[in-house]
Amino acid sequence: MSANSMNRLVIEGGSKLQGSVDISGFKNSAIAIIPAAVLAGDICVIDNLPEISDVKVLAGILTSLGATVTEKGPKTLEINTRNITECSYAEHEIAKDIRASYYLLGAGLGRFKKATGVYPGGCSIGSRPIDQHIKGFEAMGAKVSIEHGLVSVEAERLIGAEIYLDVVSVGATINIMLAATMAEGNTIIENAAKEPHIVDVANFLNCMGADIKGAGTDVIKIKGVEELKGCNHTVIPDQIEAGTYMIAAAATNGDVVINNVIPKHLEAITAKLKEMGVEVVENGEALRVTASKPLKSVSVKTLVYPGFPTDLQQPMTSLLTRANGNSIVTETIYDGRFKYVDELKRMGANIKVEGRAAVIYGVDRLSGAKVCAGDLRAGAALVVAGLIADGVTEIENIHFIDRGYDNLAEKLLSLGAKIKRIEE
Ligand SMILES: CC(=O)N[C@H]1[C@@H](OP(=O)(O)OP(=O)(O)OC[C@H]2O[C@@H](n3ccc(=O)[nH]c3=O)[C@H](O)[C@@H]2O)O[C@H](CO)[C@@H](O)[C@@H]1O
Ligand SMILES: C=C(OP(=O)(O)O)C(=O)O
Repeated sequence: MSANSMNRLVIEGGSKLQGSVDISGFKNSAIAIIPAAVLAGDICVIDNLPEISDVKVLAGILTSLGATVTEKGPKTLEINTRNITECSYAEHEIAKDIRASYYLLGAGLGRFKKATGVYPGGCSIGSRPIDQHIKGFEAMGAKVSIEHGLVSVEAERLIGAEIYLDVVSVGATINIMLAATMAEGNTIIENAAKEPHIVDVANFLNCMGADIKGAGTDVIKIKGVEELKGCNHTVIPDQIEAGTYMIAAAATNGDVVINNVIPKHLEAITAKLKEMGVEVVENGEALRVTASKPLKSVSVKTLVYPGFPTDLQQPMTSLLTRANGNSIVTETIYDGRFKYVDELKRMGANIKVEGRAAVIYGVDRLSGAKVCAGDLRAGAALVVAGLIADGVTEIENIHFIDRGYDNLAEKLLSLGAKIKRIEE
């Protein structure tokens, strides 16, 4: 996969999505589990990994640290971290392009009691401080310094602590959990994030021999252990990829069976789609999404899990351009996640952004245009808009989409979309 900003998706809108699609492994889980494998100092086999560039970047960083990363299949990696002797990835500029590189700080701190890396990047969706990660590491006795874009953490002794997070942070919860797994004594994370991937990462760590209880609730208790061992783990299905296909199905008046999902993780989006008049029927590990009636406008507020996920706010806004009447989307997690709205407006959307809220006035149609993805889910929003627009939409900067959507063009093509990927 290339980060060439000239690569683009070309979509001719107007096709109803029909058929079935298989959801891949969860990006946000996979990219925490790969760094977590450093803690094992052993062989881990991770299955159901999504084919996305974030996974490739992390596998590359682990390799350069001395791990042997072997492809055992298109979605399976065997990661041997026995030969890693230190967790320093300061020269890896590419680690700045993704968020999850910072999990190497927690994992390195746990196993080697030190780590150094570049300040994390990820989607440009507002301010994304790491003060809660630092607060957690420091409470366990680590010294943390941030200078010239490098973050260093080091502890003579890493000692379990009681940590109350000031904000519910997915990243801080996971990073503290990683470090605490091999700290002396007990750690308690209060006001912890409860997202599905927190549970997946905790299950992976427990499978390596960690002692973590309470993941998925807002109090996580970790009893430090002296060593961990390798294990096999299958990544859970991607809640956000599944939600994106649900939205795309609804937007195109489609009828799509979305396979390999955990319906419980999708309750917030299912409820919102039903409120809009979309039929969503659960059948074991599949959801059938059928839209045959005019869509009603709704209010959506992004919240921490189990609320409506911020990562679906952008594609949801594209869907709401088709609803009858005025919808309101309130973004409570990030302070800059409406930048993509200008691109939707270029396609004929009528949206007014006021601070953390956007009012979406439903329009009869969108028109295809040349647009540019500014981040991962902005890209997804433009894809949804392109699917329903009259004429041709050309989306540039699709390396952002490649960060988190496994074979998006192929999957949409198999559902009847007129989409092609152009590589230059
Ligand atoms: C790789 C990954 O898993 N990314 C996800 C993760 O991002 P990420 O882990 O970065 O998001 P957080 O849950 O940490 O951030 C939530 C909020 O807390 C704030 N905050 C966070 C940490 C901190 O130390 N201080 C602080 O103030 C952030 O600015 C943000 O406003 O969860 C987000 C919220 O579900 C998702 O949008 C991202 O897709
Ligand atoms: C914000 C996201 O990702 P990241 O935290 O990896 O930038 C996302 O997946 O929508």
